[in-house]
Amino acid sequence: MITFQEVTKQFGNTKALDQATMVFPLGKITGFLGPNGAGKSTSLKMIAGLNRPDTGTVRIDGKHPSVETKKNVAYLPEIDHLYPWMTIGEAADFMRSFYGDWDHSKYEELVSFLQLEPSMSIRKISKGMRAKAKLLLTFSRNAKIVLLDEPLSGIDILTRDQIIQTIIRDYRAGEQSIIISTHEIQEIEGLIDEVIFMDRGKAVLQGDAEDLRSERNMSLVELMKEVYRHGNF
Ligand SMILES: Nc1ncnc2c1ncn2[C@@H]1O[C@H](COP(=O)(O)OP(=O)(O)OP(=O)(O)O)[C@@H](O)[C@H]1O
Repeated sequence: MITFQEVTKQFGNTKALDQATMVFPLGKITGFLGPNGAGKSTSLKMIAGLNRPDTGTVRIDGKHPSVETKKNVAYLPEIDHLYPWMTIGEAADFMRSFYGDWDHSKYEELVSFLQLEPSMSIRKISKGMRAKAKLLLTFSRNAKIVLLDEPLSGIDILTRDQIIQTIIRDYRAGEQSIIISTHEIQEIEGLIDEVIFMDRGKAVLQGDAEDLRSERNMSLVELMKEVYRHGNF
């Protein structure tokens, strides 16, 4: 599992994480929810080994995030990180040279599933296609931990559906962990096993999605509205 124990991270006067304590179980799909600025991206970057806590600890299967743990983590950032001068095929070759878990046959299957072409220039494709290209490069690795930061943000409904199908297509429950950060839960409610609600740098509610639904007798969408409307849980 991935654990955050009283993790604080400050940027200037802003506490992006404020004594955050939470557990992401391994082998499950976790919905990582919260409004803008709640600290979701900062947390995912920590798991990916791209930033460090000021205080507190993050552990991945008991280990500090490091070059070693990075090998098992595929991270899809919220920002557009693809090099615009490359084609999709060139970006894939670039990734392939970096990651030992690159699965080229999976890449070829996903290119066609997502209706992309390796010859497409990243500069020229639409925002939705770029979102799909990011997903393609993330899921062409056989990584044990997959971090998806706002994979559906600003994407039209048909493309959202393709993205969701891609997420679940090759998911290996029990072996692979997927963490999906989002402001909205509606589209992913059906996928997620576990949920963590973030607010102002803290995990304010977490648990098994099914247990939370039955305990509170409401959908996660309704629960999310309650959490952020009243600030009580
Ligand atoms: N590198 C940085 N420099 C300065 N402030 C930062 C930096 N990274 C994050 N922050 C601030 O920390 C807070 C938490 O940001 P973070 O991106 O983790 O939130 P988030 O939940 O992912 O929000 P969003 O849904 O808008 O992406 C925000 O107030 C943000 O402005």
